[in-house]
Amino acid sequence: MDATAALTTPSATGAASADAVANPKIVAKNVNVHYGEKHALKDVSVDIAERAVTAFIGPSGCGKSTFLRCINRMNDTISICRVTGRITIDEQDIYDPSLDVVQLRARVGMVFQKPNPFPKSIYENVAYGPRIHGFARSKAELDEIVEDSLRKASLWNEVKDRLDDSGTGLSGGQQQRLCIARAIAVSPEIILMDEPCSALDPIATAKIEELIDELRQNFTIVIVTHSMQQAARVSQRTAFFHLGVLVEGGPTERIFTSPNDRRTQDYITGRFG
Ligand SMILES: Nc1ncnc2c1ncn2[C@@H]1O[C@H](COP(=O)(O)OP(=O)(O)OP(=O)(O)O)[C@@H](O)[C@H]1O
Repeated sequence: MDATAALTTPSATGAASADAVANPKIVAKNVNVHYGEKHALKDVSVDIAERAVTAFIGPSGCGKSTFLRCINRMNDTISICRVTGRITIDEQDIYDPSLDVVQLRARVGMVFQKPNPFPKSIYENVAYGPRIHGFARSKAELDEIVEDSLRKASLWNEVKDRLDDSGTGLSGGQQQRLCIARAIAVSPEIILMDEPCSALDPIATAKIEELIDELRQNFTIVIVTHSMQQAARVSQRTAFFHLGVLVEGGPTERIFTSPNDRRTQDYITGRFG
């Protein structure tokens, strides 16, 4: 798959319409989200490429996190939230009433702004998901999943001698990598990251960015970020949101060097946001 293929093109209405992407992992069509009376996301259509990093950027309150949460149905947990439209993963409608949401959330992992390890040991943080999903038939298999997940999250070498220590005793950056290991442990296909570095210092941020770059070999990653520099560093594709509308999306390099829409231009040049 060409990870830099165009994501969206602007239409006459000012909202964007999705360009087809060869073998997209996620396809959203005319997604609208209301929180009570508030129309937070307006007719968002987009294809998200497999095994690439897609960044969602835009000013505060434009709907980036709302759209991210649509992809694993986290918005279901907000009683006043209503989602319409269609989102498919591998052509399967994830809002189909027969779909098992627990299974969906195993396929679509999530990493949040603030590292949120369980108040349990490092080992247990990673072992919990595979255990409840019945992924391991023995302690040895579970040990293997834990080690493999910690290695993929670039944390193994730092914690292998203290797996029984509490996860909450790690540094912020290590905690965030532990949360990434926890997400990886249930073999997701997609990892959603909602501003995963906003609570971290520049060194811990650089480590997570490096990790994201490695993870894209095996996972489809969608990241919400306030940092345009971060979007430029880690993503192959970028989507720009403004006032609930997906204004424009495409290869990251093009979005940052020659955006099609004036609003994108104004945002990336710092005129608002
Ligand atoms: N649980 C909620 N209840 C009511 N309104 C909400 C809720 N979550 C988000 N909103 C509203 O929906 C709109 C989009 O919010 P969202 O958090 O998706 O934006 P965002 O682009 O991720 O913002 P930020 O960059 O500040 O995190 C905002 O107007 C926000 O106030």
